[in-house]
Amino acid sequence: MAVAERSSINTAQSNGKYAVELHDTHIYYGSFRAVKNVTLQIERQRITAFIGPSGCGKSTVLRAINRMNDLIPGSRLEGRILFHGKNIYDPDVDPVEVRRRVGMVFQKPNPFPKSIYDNIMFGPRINGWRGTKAQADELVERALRGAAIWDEVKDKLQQPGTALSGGQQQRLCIARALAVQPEVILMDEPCSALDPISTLKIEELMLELRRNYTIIIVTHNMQQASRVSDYTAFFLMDADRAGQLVEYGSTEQIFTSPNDKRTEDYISGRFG
Ligand SMILES: Nc1ncnc2c1ncn2[C@@H]1O[C@H](COP(=O)(O)OP(=O)(O)OP(=O)(O)O)[C@@H](O)[C@H]1O
Repeated sequence: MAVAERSSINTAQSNGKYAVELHDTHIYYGSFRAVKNVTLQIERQRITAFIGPSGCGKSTVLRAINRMNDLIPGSRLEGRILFHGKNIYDPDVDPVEVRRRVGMVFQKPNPFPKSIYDNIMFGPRINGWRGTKAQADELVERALRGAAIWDEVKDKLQQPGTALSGGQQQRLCIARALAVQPEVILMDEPCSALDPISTLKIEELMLELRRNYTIIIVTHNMQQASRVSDYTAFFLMDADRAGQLVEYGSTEQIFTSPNDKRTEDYISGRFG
């Protein structure tokens, strides 16, 4: 993207192995502590799944990683979330830049009421993109190819994104996220509104995207977590209703030999 960015996040300072690190993170909505004491290192170019019963804070933690919680009045974070070694909650960090570099895909596909083409160009344009029509065409094609939807839409780029099927809309939203060249993609239950075939397509796409991006996915679907993720973080609500991280490890270890009895009970469907 032809945008010169003055950034307080110095890419040169990255800790090679990890894309994002949470340290002693507590997240509040007003006086309610929704998440407590989360320390977690997310490996680069891997898929990490957040699992756990409803209300245990998975989405809250996910949204904290690109400062989306800032948009919720009364929300507040203690602790540090490092991206390239920089705490993204430091006062000199621009949350808009964080959200560009750490993109997000939501539960319900939410294309803008615009053409497919303009859905893709929306992010680059608000980030100050300047280029020729040919360069824009190229950017749109690259993003749509990256989200494995180019062949299905290449002849109808001027049609509304909302006219696509649910699964196609979700891939369009992934393409829209890719258009601003993020490093990390957060996915909050991206398949929960989709049929099994569309779900499989998104899962295949995630495995493709892993080559170039770090993906963090919240999912209620245990099979999905075990199919696509490299690492799994299991969250659970404590007696004070704050969500906490119970166990984190390779997906294989979490699913076959969890260290904590509560993880085992959840994985085997004994609660939640
Ligand atoms: N905008 C908000 N304002 C106030 N409280 C909130 C808000 N969003 C979430 N919470 C509360 O924070 C806690 C964690 O919610 P969160 O949505 O992060 O959990 P979750 O594990 O993602 O749940 P689910 O699996 O049902 O989506 C819950 O008690 C919830 O009620």
